Amino acid sequence: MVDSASFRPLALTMGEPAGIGPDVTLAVWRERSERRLPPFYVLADPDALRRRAKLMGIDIPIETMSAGEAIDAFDRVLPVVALESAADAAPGQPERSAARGVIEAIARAVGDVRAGLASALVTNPINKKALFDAGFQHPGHTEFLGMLSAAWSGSPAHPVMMLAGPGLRAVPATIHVPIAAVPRLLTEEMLIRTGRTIDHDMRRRFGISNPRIAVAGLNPHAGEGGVMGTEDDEFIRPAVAALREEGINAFGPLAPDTMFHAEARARYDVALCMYHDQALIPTKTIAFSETVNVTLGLPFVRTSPDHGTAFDIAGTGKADISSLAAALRLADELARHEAEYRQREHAAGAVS
Ligand SMILES: NC(=O)c1ccc[n+]([C@@H]2O[C@H](COP(=O)([O-])OP(=O)(O)OC[C@H]3O[C@@H](n4cnc5c(N)ncnc54)[C@H](O)[C@@H]3O)[C@@H](O)[C@H]2O)c1
Ligand SMILES: N[C@H](C(=O)O)[C@H](O)COP(=O)(O)O
Repeated sequence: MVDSASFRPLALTMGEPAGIGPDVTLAVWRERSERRLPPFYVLADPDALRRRAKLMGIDIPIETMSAGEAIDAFDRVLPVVALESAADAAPGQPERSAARGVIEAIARAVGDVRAGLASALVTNPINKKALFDAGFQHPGHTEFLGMLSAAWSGSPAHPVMMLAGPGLRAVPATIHVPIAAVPRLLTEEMLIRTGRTIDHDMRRRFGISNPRIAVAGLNPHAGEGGVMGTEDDEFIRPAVAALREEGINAFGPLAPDTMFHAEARARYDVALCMYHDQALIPTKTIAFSETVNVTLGLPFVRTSPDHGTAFDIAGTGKADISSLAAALRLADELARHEAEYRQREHAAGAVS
């Protein structure tokens, strides 16, 4: 079978230039062979990357080119597709002037995937506060990508964040919102929609034929029959029942404190959690250096390392590149599954 994903590179955004995005990008290219990385190009300010390499004392050949030239150049040089806006900053010191370039990189990378120039999108971390201060209206990539993909497909998107690491995949149903808003934002309908998206993407992109989805409760002991909170019985349990009626292998609500130990994790493929930290504390605790942030529910594949901008170590060479390496490998794998799925769909359509 012809795999169209093999002939295209991944589009990697540089992220916040004051953070460790530039550091891990340079270092991961240097280790491309040892880590068996798929070809990628970086959407970045090439001068900013050169300055960071010099500061870190590493000699990396950086060449500016078009996305179409990247795949042949990748073995020889780090291919950079230059941004129109400058996006530079000293390590640990975010500049408002860089925000335009940071946002341009994400939007252009999505455009490249849409145009068939890249097989998938991999993002380096952004600093939410720095972008907010410059007028950016989205709490993170996930929500911004949902907006961009709605413009792409013409229908509203429901992007779903998933942290995927060895030993645990977990989805926060609510994402970047204050904890006080969580009970109000959780509804039976949104949990059903989230469960459907998980089931769909696990089958189509992860190749898991009957994904087991463990649904967490919101309250201690999942409410313990209503004596510790009523949300678990009011809308989480009915959402699980509705998903099961559709043939989706969801179960719960489970007591959140006992669903992440090793034996419990062996009983499911994905944990559907109720809020950001319920999902991200266990994933990042179990495997901070290898966990990948994946966005489900988009018409394209997007991954990211699980760490943030790490201003405290930017420019020092101390940043661990394992999570970015894992994000590049996973994006390539998911894009191949997606391409194969589309080919099968196309072939079935041609036969029927
Ligand atoms: N994908 C993203 O865009 C993304 C993800 C997470 C956080 N963030 C943003 O990053 C900023 C900082 O967030 P934070 O401080 O909570 O988390 P962080 O991951 O940036 O840092 C937490 C701690 O882990 C260390 N660390 C992080 N990555 C490391 C690496 N690769 N190697 C070694 N040590 C590493 C840091 O030095 C720091 O001590 C925030 O603005 C947040 O919004 C962005
Ligand atoms: N919530 C994520 C985390 O803490 O790892 C992170 O902020 C990234 O979110 P986006 O992928 O939406 O930028």
